[in-house]
Amino acid sequence: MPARLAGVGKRYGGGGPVLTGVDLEVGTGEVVGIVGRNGSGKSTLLRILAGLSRPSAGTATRSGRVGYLPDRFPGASRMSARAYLKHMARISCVDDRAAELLERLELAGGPDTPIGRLSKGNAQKVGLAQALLGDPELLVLDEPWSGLDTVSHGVLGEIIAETRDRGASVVFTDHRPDLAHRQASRVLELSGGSLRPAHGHRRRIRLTGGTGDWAAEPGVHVENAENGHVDLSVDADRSDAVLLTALRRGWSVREVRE
Ligand SMILES: Nc1ncnc2c1ncn2[C@@H]1O[C@H](COP(=O)(O)OP(=O)(O)OP(=O)(O)O)[C@@H](O)[C@H]1O
Repeated sequence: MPARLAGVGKRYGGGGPVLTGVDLEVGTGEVVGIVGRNGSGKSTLLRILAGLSRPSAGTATRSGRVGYLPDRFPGASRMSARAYLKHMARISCVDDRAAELLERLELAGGPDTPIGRLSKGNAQKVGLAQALLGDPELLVLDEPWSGLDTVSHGVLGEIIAETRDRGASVVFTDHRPDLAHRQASRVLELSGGSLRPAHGHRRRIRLTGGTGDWAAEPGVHVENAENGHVDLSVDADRSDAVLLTALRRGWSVREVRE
């Protein structure tokens, strides 16, 4: 098991708890996405998972090499991307694959530009290259898509898939559930200090004029039912089946919204 959190709690100084009793097992070859609102504790959770911060309660264990991309990659360095990655490879005793990674991520300005002069997105690419050095068994990425352009989004998706395919595990955060569901094999939501499975993409369906109870229908939540119409919130991958059932039961479809 590449990483495991058991009953993890965290508070900073005299503040209230940020995490309370978080359990998480990251299996081999798994891609876990963690979503949650600003300040919900995602970065805190990832720092504990990567071994950079100690939990106030519970245990965090991991095996093998860990690659970590922080939420704000330090961008003020006068070192060039090439020199920084060479240095990181040397102190981590791994092959220097900086040139190959930066070429793949298309670092604008080239590998000899001081990191402090790179844009946010390009500095993020240097941080990502640093996390990938040494082919880690566990890749921990804090909001890796933030600041990346659409081409780089695609490259990052490929890198995550390749990491999974070589049997390593990935845990990332993002605040967009749709993106997380596209990229991850499992998506969890951090809310109120603990993790729970996150719902997938949902559609709103408004029906009118039929009969029958929707409450027992799998993947369907009745949001509103009055004046002869019902508003359903439906798992996107169930919406065609629900529409078919509705028509068979004599309902008319008034609206389908993303
Ligand atoms: N080093 C720290 N010292 C004190 N409080 C901290 C520290 N780091 C985070 N916090 C607090 O812990 C809470 C969770 O912060 P965290 O950065 O983990 O959330 P997040 O979900 O990653 O937020 P965002 O989506 O905005 O990046 C916040 O209230 C934050 O102010």
